[in-house]
Amino acid sequence: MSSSIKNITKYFPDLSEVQIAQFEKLEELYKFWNAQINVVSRKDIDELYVKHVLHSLAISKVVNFKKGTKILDVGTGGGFPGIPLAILYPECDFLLVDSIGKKIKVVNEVALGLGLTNVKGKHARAEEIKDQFDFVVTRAVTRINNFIPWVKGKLSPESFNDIKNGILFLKGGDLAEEIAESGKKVELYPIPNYFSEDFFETKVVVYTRVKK
Ligand SMILES: C[S@@+](CC[C@H](N)C(=O)[O-])C[C@H]1O[C@@H](n2cnc3c(N)ncnc32)[C@H](O)[C@@H]1O
Repeated sequence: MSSSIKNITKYFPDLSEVQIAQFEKLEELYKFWNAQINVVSRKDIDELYVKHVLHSLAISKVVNFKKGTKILDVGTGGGFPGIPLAILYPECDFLLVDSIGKKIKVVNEVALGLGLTNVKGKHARAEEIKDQFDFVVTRAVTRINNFIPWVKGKLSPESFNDIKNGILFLKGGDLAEEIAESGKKVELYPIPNYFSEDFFETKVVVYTRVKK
């Protein structure tokens, strides 16, 4: 499978020149930083646009964040899904947290290298964050059941987007047991409905609301 900026522009034809330049520069920045601090597996770095960027952007097919939306990315690692979403939504504010400080160094260097002013990387555990957000996004961090207590109380009760404020998980595999264990009402958005790449065969965006 080829992984290039074309995978992004194919599915997001309305990007501005600035956004296209930022998505193009991502590869150079991640190759540079990944050689020093491993945030993307060596195998995956050549497939950055499909496996990491396009995958992260699947969230935008579930909710098209309106101007001023505040988003928390928990366990962002080197910045996924937060950095690709921050490029797509320059008028939204993103806080990207990870419990490993050197990963946050990569996040902040990549954001600086791209000239993104709507992203802040913070070395913290999710549980320590005190602010409120409209949405929490997360990929490959922990089971739904473990995750929800970390962000309880961090979702603002007032919604102004097309869906109510909540958590968007990027997940793969068979989720039946994990969803049953969480006891939550969830909605599933299969990523192959949006992008035809083979890689997304089993991936979904899981959306759930968390009451106070
Ligand atoms: C497998 S990595 C995924 C990174 C990124 N989301 C991605 O998909 O490339 C999981 C990350 O979650 C972070 N993490 C785990 N528990 C956390 C917590 N309670 N608060 C913040 N970060 C956490 C880890 O440090 C690690 O960087």
